[in-house]
Amino acid sequence: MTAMIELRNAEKTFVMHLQGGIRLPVMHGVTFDVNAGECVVLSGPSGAGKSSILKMIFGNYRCDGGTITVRHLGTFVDVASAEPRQILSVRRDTIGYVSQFLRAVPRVAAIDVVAEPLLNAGVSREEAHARAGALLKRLNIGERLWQLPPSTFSGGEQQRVNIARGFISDLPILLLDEPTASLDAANRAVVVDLVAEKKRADVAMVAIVHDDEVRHLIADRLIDVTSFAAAA
Ligand SMILES: Nc1ncnc2c1ncn2[C@@H]1O[C@H](COP(=O)(O)OP(=O)(O)OP(=O)(O)O)[C@@H](O)[C@H]1O
Repeated sequence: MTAMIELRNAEKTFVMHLQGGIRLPVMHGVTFDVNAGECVVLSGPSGAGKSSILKMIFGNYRCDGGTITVRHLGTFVDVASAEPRQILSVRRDTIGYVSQFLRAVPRVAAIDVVAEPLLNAGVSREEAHARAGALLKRLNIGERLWQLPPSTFSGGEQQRVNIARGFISDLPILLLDEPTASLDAANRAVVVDLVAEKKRADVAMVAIVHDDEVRHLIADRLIDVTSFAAAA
């Protein structure tokens, strides 16, 4: 395997336990690769299953069939069948996930929220804070906000703190779930630059982006997920 992520016939059916066990087949035959240094963008209409595919790769949603193999610390792990302990290890050292919303812990300063992934990876406090500050500055979060908890920030400010937290780590795989959704043009351009830098650092990315212009700028390949739709 040369790819960083290899999906083979992954499938997902939701079972609605509170509705008498109704089965909702969402997709099957999900098959594609993501190589180091490329950004694959998932496309398709609302409800087609884009977010579900990201969540399957991140191990949030269990697959009902197929394999999702990721390169993890020199070995291969099938996240479709991995134990929770292994999934946590993959998240610590291999896969980062940038969602649209920040899950801010109350009373933790923005700079610490952003620096945390580096501190967890063993980077010194001084370096982690320096890198966090530099990223916040690039994303136009003024220094006066750095020591404040982001729970009181505007939606767009919170999203930028979240982006900084997601992009700060040196993980080899990054999943981006609408990272530019509520950003203005200047900050969208910063995110486009950050994605380009990750490509140069050989990071493999899978993204969902609704903005046509951003999609065009970051996508090396588009995958239309409607081809994986399961017959209802
Ligand atoms: N946890 C869940 N339980 C039940 N059904 C779910 C769950 N998550 C997703 N689905 C269903 O799976 C389908 C695909 O949803 P998904 O969020 O992956 O689509 P999407 O392409 O990302 O849509 P959007 O562009 O609107 O975000 C939808 O019909 C949705 O209702």
